[in-house]
Order: sequence, then C-alpha cells, then structure tokens
Amino acid sequence: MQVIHTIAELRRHLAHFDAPAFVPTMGNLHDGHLALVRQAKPLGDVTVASIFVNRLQFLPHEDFDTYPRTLAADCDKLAAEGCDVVFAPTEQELYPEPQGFKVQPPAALADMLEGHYRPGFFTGVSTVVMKLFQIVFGQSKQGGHAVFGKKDYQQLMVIRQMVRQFALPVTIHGGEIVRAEDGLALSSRNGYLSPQERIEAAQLSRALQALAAQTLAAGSDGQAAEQRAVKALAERGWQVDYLTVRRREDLQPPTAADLQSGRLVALGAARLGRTRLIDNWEF
Ligand SMILES: Nc1ncnc2c1ncn2[C@@H]1O[C@H](COP(=O)(O)OP(=O)(O)OP(=O)(O)O)[C@@H](O)[C@H]1O
Ligand SMILES: CC(C)(CO)[C@@H](O)C(=O)[O-]
Ligand code: BAL
Repeated sequence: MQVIHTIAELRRHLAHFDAPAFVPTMGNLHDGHLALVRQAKPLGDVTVASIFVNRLQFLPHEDFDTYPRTLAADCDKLAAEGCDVVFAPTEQELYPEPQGFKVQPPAALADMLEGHYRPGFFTGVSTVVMKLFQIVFGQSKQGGHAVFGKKDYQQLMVIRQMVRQFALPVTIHGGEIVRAEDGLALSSRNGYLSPQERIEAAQLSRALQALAAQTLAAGSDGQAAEQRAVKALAERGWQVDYLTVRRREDLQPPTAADLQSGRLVALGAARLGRTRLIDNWEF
C-alpha cells in the first residue's frame, strides 16, 4: 500500500490506472470505514482512501482541533483491508491559499437538518469532495466510483446531487451503517463518550426505531410522535437537535400518501455531554 501526501505524486501514481474506487474519510478509522473500503474494492482497478480533517466543514466552536488524528493506526487497518493507496495531504497541500472558490449546495437540500445546526457544513463538505474528486479522478480514462456511508445520510444526498448537477464522471455508492452490538452507529466521535455515556448512546438508534414504528402505527400523528421522541430523549439527559421522519428521496416531510407508500427515513442528531451524535433508520 502506498501512502501519498502530495497531489502531484498521487496524480503520477493514478495515471497508471483506468478507474479508481475512492473512499474519502477524516481518519480515526473504524469498521464502518473499513466496510466502505471492502465495498469499494471490486468497483475499480485501484482502491484509494483519503484521510483529511477538513477545516472548511467545522464551525469555530466545533472539534476541529481535538478531532482524533491517528494516521499510523489508520494505515495499518487500510493495508489489512487491501487498500492500494492512502492519500493523506497536509492542510498546506490541499489549501495552499485561502479556498475562495467554494461549492455551494442548494439551500433546499443543504440548509435543513444538519445544515441548519451546522451552517456552512455542506459547503465545506462539497468543496473538499469536489477537490478530492478532481485530484483522484482527474486523470482517469473512465471516471470511477466513490463510496459514502449512509450514516451521514444527508451528506450522501448532497454529494449525489453535486455529481449529477456538475456531470462529474463518478458513480456514487451508499454504504450501509455499521453498528455496535447494542445498535450504536460506529463513529469516530464515539471515542469522546465516557463509559456511562457510551452505554446511554445506544438510545439514539432505539429512539429512531421507535419513531419509525410509531409513524407507521395506524392513525399516527407524525408531529406528535416526533415531539414524544424528542421529549423522551431529553428526559434521559440528551440535548436533541432533531428527531424527524422524512422522505428518503428529498428529505422533505412526508405527505399522507408517502406514509402509505413507504420509503421513509427517521433522522436524528443529539448531544450527550459534549459529544454530538447523528444516526438514521430507513423504513
Ligand atoms: N458506522 C458507519 N457505517 C457506515 N459508514 C460510516 C459509518 N461511520 C462513518 N461512515 C462513513 O465514513 C465516511 C467517512 O466519515 P468520517 O471520517 O467522518 O467518520 P465518522 O465516524 O462519521 O466520523 P464522525 O464521528 O466525525 O462523524 C463517511 O462516508 C461516513 O458516512
Ligand atoms: C466526506 C468527508 C470525508 C469530507 O471531509 C467527511 O465529511 C466525512 O468523513 O464524512
Ligand atoms: N462524518 C461527517 C463529517 C463531520 O461530521 O464533520
């Protein structure tokens, strides 16, 4: 496995391949990331993972400075999965000058849910992903494939729409959420939880499953079910940003007809102590 830190070297290396399969990450890798790498491997003729903590997608009060950076351990895990190339640029390499040009996703998709609570988040994500795609796929003859986890459900939708609207030569694949035995979605930020919080953290996925079940129950009032779900988590000590049921296709609130036809997703974000967790449940 090659570990590459510069754009020029990555481009030289990838010039020998036709169709990269790419998994972008912020590092501190767990089994959720490794499942994406396993999914990517058969899609292309070279498997590339990137590790870059992208300052552009963090608000000033968020955890950019303390985000875990564990490059050596990450490379061991990627090598064991048979990843071919790790691209781990420095900030100076990826942003040698202030990134004045940015990719602005449509407000209708990016200003709600995560974008409401993390303003600018999807602009930061779209900008870095566009840049990484230029670097990874820029010299490939056939374009390629990229895999994103469904845990970041709205992010996956934003990236799919970006690729469609800019006609990027990349096929986007969604990876299923990998969970711990108690249902907690694996996440780098789970490492911030105290032992007691780690036990409580499984309640987020349970709340989403309960919300899904109540939404489907005959005669249910969706808004009342959401309010009950928020209240129940708040009473356990969580600070809830949102727990809500949306249509999978556009993340808009479902109509009565949508409730009949299905294809819904319950999405949630909530803070336990200083740790903000997100999760979702398709139903
Ligand atoms: N449990 C999981 N199952 C499947 N994919 C995941 C999981 N956790 C993260 N991913 C995906 O891995 C990719 C890289 O995500 P990232 O490096 O931010 O990891 P993370 O664990 O989500 O970190 P954070 O805790 O900072 O949100 C994203 O596409 C993300 O959706
Ligand atoms: C896609 C991504 C690597 C962009 O920084 C990040 O948002 C993530 O890890 O999900
Ligand atoms: N997992 C998405 C990246 C972030 O939360 O910043």
